[in-house]
Amino acid sequence: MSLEIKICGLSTAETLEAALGAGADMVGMVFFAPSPRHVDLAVAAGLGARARGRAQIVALTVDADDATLAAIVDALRPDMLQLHGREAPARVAAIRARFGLPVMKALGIATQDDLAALPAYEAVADRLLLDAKPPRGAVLPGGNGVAFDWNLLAGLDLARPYMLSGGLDPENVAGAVRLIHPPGVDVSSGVERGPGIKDPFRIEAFLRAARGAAKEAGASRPNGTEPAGKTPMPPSPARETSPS
Ligand SMILES: O=C(O)c1ccccc1NCC(=O)[C@H](O)[C@H](O)COP(=O)(O)O
Repeated sequence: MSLEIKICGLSTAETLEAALGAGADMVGMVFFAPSPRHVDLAVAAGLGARARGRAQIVALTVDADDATLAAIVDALRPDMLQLHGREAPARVAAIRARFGLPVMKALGIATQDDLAALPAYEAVADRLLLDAKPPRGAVLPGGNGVAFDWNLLAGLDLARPYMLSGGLDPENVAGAVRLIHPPGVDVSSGVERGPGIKDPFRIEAFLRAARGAAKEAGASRPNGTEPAGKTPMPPSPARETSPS
């Protein structure tokens, strides 16, 4: 089975190279000042130049306004925007149209009821990132290293690809891949040795474990069958206006 792997919250050249060298499909940079993973525009531009063409570059924002998004897009030139706040479906659609970039919407999952929000977001986002909800009182809406019950996603049939996220690490990712065959997995704190400090060895171990499990799952899957979420993505729209 094919599996897309995203390493999120990269903020140094060394750890970015570890992710790229170990074959990450997507590398994420966080633009959220309260986060220990936050990168400023100058750092982001340097990391983006290093990553371009080697993996998809994802800019993660939280309820950002258009001016903030425009500055990030100009500096980083991302391949995708990850919206990790409380953006409503209409706002997701507006951002996608305005910036002409694919959008991945993060949604917090704790119970079966949370899956009810998925159709409205599937209609406007290119991808979904299904993450744990932040613990009560958490400062960050994501990157908290907590997992949700993956069984909630078993048999999930979405029109868009999704990434499983929340509390994954090199030790548990293979189990998650074997259990629900997600189209993608995403990790941040599980490959760190301290808040915001990525560990190159854990990044490599995560990619190895995830790829190994995906290979095994592919071998046990009947020919021609694919996990949920493999419907081709719609083309990204051309920019509506030139963002300023
Ligand atoms: O990682 C952050 O600091 C962050 C800050 C604000 C919003 C979202 C954030 N991270 C989102 C991610 O995509 C994480 O990779 C995802 O939540 C999983 O995190 P973890 O449980 O630490 O692997």
